[in-house]
Amino acid sequence: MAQICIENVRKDFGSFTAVQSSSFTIEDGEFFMLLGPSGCGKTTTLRMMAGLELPTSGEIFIDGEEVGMKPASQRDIAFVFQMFALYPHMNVGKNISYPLLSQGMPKPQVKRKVDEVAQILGITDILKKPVGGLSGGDRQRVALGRAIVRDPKAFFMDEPLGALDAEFREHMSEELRALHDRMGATTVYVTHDQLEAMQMGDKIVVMNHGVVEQFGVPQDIYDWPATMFVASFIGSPSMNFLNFHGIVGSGTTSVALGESEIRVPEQHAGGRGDLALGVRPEHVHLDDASDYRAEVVATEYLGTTQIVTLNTPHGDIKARIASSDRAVVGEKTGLRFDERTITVFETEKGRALLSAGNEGVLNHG
Ligand SMILES: Nc1ncnc2c1ncn2[C@@H]1O[C@H](COP(=O)(O)OP(=O)(O)OP(=O)(O)O)[C@@H](O)[C@H]1O
Repeated sequence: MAQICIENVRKDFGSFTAVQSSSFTIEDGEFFMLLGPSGCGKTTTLRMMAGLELPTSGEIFIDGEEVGMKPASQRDIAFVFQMFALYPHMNVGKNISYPLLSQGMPKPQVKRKVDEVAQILGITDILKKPVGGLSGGDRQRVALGRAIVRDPKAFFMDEPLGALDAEFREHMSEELRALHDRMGATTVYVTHDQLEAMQMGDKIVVMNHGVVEQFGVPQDIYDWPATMFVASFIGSPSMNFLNFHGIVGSGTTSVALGESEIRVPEQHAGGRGDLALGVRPEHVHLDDASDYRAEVVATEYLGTTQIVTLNTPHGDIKARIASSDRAVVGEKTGLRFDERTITVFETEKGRALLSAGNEGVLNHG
């Protein structure tokens, strides 16, 4: 088990900066997600933690020891790659035992370890099988077995489920999470899939263009995004932005959108210029008592809920409402927003203004 601490870590490839001054801490035993779009620097960050890439500057601590310049072999971690590379000429048991045998562990001890790991993963009955004919899930289990068998301090996984189809992916992600909960080993997991990150992670780091945009527990990130990028990247449909030009004073509890006053959490930092009210689709309600008017332009039936696209004077937004609620394309309606859940953003910087709602979350890091 291990605590991993990243301090001001940067990685340049020639003149290109892949990771800029990243800082965050992964606590002992956490399932930690590195999340972001393709090319944002998450794999590079993971590879630096693992010792497969040296940071250009900054420090990496594993259990308090600075390891930034140490090679992977001296960091006591296990890396599970995207396309689980197994030794094709060895059977399942040999694939799992290989790391121990190559360390010189005596054979009876190796057998005990392999049996134990096979039992944890539910693959005892395939230990003698060649890896060639295995299903994707079993290959994944064997790859995990090979990582687990060494009892490393931490597991690093780079999109381990990326090659699996959607249904199977969900099954494996549940299995991985359950395995983590049984073993309690620190796990760092790279994904571009926000849903996967929200479902599996104890904590998430959201990266974009080599920059850590936010890190924290999934619900804090979902409810109180630090930036418009995070607000858009997390959640489906993503957070709505009602764009307006104006002034938001410190201490204010409402914002003028045209003729309407929209209540917001008490603002603790003023802002002016191009601003946006960020509101999640499930916090938008069709309510004729409201004087903030919109037109229904589309509805999408999703079973218990429906997604309603609304044209407002401040841009198109989406509401998630019950399927049984009335929404008719072409009709006008009033809109009400859950005031306690709104974030005001400065559009140019793309950053959230501090408020009574988000201050606790955004001030911690
Ligand atoms: N060895 C390298 N030399 C030059 N550029 C690199 C190298 N490795 C990564 N990069 C660049 O650094 C940026 C970040 O890459 P990285 O693989 O960390 O992104 P990522 O977020 O993991 O994306 P993906 O999911 O597509 O792998 C990319 O623009 C990539 O092209």
